[in-house]
Amino acid sequence: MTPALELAQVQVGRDGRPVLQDVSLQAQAGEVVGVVGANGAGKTTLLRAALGLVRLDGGHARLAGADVHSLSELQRAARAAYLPQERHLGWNLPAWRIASLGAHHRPPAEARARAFEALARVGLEGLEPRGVLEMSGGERARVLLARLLVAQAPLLIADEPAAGLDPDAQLLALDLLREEATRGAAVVLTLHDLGLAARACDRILVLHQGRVLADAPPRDALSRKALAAAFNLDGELQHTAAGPVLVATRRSR
Ligand SMILES: Nc1ncnc2c1ncn2[C@@H]1O[C@H](COP(=O)(O)OP(=O)(O)OP(=O)(O)O)[C@@H](O)[C@H]1O
Repeated sequence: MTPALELAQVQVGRDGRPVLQDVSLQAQAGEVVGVVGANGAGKTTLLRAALGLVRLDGGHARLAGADVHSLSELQRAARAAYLPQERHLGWNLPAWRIASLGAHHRPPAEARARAFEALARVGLEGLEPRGVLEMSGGERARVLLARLLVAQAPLLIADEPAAGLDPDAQLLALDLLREEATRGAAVVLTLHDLGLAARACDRILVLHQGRVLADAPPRDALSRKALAAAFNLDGELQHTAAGPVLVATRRSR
């Protein structure tokens, strides 16, 4: 089956410095793939490369088999919905209007209905008319998560979908992304919480200084060795009845 996303031997440089080197990644319909790594490892750059938002110095990025750089912005938006890391919103528009932007390609009544439905899924029922600048940071993050869901795209790319959310909402966000995978989407997300990543993902790609250190199911990808090399941590994932938990201390450098 053609993957929803395929990166093949991607190279990206910034200011003459390599930021991604020989990075390959595939995401199929139905899969949740996590991308983890230390600050500056290249996670956001990888997501942006997948969306055609950064120039590649080598390799290929394909959305549903088509080279991303051969697609118009609208064609890309039809293939992939994107939750960027920055939760910046400039205008105090009602939450439902912001969420409905995910379905900009649908008739207005449908986009509005999808927005109300998605806002209910993220726990914001009753807040649909509220201006987004009159919301808490976590509520705004939920509105943007709703905008991602509203798209009903074949590929969802979410940069830190759990950032700014309380513990219950973090688990809710990951459950919702899993529901999207179950309906047939491919989901690619970044997470700093490795316990959450192990819980939420079918496969985890560990980036270290722009290179792929591991690409495997969570238990294998987040081995003691990978935790030490990529995160400078001495520890392991422990598998509890409530899910995987990271138990680790910092290593001396
Ligand atoms: N516009 C830019 N110009 C120059 N360097 C950049 C630019 N954007 C990112 N970088 C550099 O590229 C590297 C990777 O950045 P990226 O944002 O992909 O990391 P990340 O893994 O998402 O980090 P974080 O966990 O901190 O969000 C970093 O060293 C960063 O400083």
